Amino acid sequence: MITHIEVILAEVPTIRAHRLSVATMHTQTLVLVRVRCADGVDGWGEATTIGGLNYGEESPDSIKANIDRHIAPLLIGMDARQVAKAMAKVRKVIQGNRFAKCAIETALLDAQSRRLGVPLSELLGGRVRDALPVAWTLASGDTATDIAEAEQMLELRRHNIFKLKIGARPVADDVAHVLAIKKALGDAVSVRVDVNQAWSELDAVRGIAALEAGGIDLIEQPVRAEHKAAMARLAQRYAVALMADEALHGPLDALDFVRHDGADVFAVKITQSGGLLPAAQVAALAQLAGIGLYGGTMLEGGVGTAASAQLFSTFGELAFGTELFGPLLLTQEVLRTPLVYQDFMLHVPTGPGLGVEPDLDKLRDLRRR
Ligand SMILES: O=C(O)C[C@H]1C=CC(=O)O1
Ligand SMILES: [Mn+2]
Repeated sequence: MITHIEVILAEVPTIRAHRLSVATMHTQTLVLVRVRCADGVDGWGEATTIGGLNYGEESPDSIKANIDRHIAPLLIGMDARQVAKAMAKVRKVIQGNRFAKCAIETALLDAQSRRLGVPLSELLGGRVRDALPVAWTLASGDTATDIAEAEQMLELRRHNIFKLKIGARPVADDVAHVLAIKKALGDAVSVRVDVNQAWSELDAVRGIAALEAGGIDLIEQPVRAEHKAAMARLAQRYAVALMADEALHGPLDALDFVRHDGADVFAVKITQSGGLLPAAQVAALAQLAGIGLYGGTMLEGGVGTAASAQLFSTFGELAFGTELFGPLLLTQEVLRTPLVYQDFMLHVPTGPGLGVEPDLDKLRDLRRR
């Protein structure tokens, strides 16, 4: 039986300013959910977002308030082993709130897979890979700093895929910044960009042509999420891969993209999709339609990153790798044993459930009061 649901907000400074077109991050607010059950098993989930309300329509504060006040009371007293039944109740009664739903579903699945003694991936169809390629985001705002950071990552053998955050400056300035980095890093390294919706369709026509000619591998969400027709026109016009991110809020959006040939690649995010199982449906639609897959992040800490890794390990096709570097952007580790990043890959935890243990003492110190 589900007895308690607790939401913890933990403020963790980032290792450097992380500049997106919609926000500059100096700290990340981790949103962690702990579900406690009468049989003594605990489950953990994460609903971390980016930039308060700058990026999405749920904030850390709204997620906590809505779980405490509206979602937890629906679940307390229910059978913790019947995860699908519990989530069906939440999905029927609660509108929206995809991040909150994701954290609750993750925690219930974590607890249930611990009970069964298997990694969470095995409840999601089973893993087909034990390690995932991991991109790093260069977002210091300065070209020389970004090049030095990338060279350090290559040297450490931690990342050889780099995503650059652009869109805040004029298109020509951003293009010059990206192509300078591409030129410095060379052909063995994959360089991609994320515009975070900042461009008009006309900006995008100019920007994408220049980036494609300069050897950039992937262009993420160049135009506003609502402008799906523009995104489809751009995807059909250019050979370089165009990826949907903010426009993808779960299986129904994925279906719409499939129907309209609206993107070449999907950034699958468990929170944006509304949970692990809806995210699996997004991936299934992509694979059926021949759309490429990329494992996305909302810069979660170790819990959400492990949950995402458990799901992405089940994807047969993962042509563009992942960006599950969230814990590496933070100055504090919230797991008792950190995730393993080695030889350009994140190793998918092998223990039961998520395969990670939150450090309760650390969380007590970092917790927002
Ligand atoms: O993709 C986004 O829009 C959000 C996020 C993921 C990596 C990163 O640096 O920012
Ligand atoms: Mn993005």
